[in-house]
Amino acid sequence: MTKILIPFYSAYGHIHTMAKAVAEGAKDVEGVEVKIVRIPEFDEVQKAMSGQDAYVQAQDAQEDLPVATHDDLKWADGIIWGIPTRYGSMPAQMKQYIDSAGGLWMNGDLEGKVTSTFISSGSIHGGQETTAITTIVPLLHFGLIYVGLPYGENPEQLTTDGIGGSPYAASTVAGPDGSNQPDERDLTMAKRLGKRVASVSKSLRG
Ligand SMILES: Cc1cc2nc3c(=O)[nH]c(=O)nc-3n(C[C@H](O)[C@H](O)[C@H](O)COP(=O)(O)O)c2cc1C
Repeated sequence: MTKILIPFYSAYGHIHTMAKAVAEGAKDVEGVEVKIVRIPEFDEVQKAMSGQDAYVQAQDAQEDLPVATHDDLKWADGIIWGIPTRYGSMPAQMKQYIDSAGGLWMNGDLEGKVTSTFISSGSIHGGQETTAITTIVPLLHFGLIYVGLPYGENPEQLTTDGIGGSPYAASTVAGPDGSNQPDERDLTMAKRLGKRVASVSKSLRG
């Protein structure tokens, strides 16, 4: 079996929804096993947000998912990271997980595995692309092989509509107040990303 891991952090659920679409696409490839894992919330953020219904509902919806471990990263042949934008780059919750995996970096445990990202931001120009691009930097330090989202397979990107999708990552626009849900086109591109990473992982695994 080719093993695909989807570690995600999601405060309000948009990235969680995208994670399910990515998983669906990966499962379209024969002989692929998919595991979705969540990056845990910081206690202080949980406390600060506990009065927000949208946040509480989104957290409740993911509480049964397993928490991401370092063994999950070792287990996977392909890793697709789900990341909501924070000030144009990844959230500290995700960075903490990545930083805490320094032992895997030292051992070269992730070298040669396949990787990609899917992103969410509040606004169209709020940093979707910078979040994907800046995340590529630590992923390359691990020796991961980054797979993008090419125009040829994703013509939906060629639009002036306020949706996600770029050559760097699948993505979605949550809206300034978080009230948008991922557009059908965002979910379609997320599925294709999952399928692409799974196919490349399977080929490289041999
Ligand atoms: C502290 C903080 C910083 C944020 N920074 C940005 C930003 O730089 N650009 C942007 O477009 N959205 C920003 N947002 C909005 C989030 O990206 C948005 O809530 C998220 O993509 C929704 O995904 P989720 O529902 O999976 O959490 C920020 C939100 C928070 C809480």
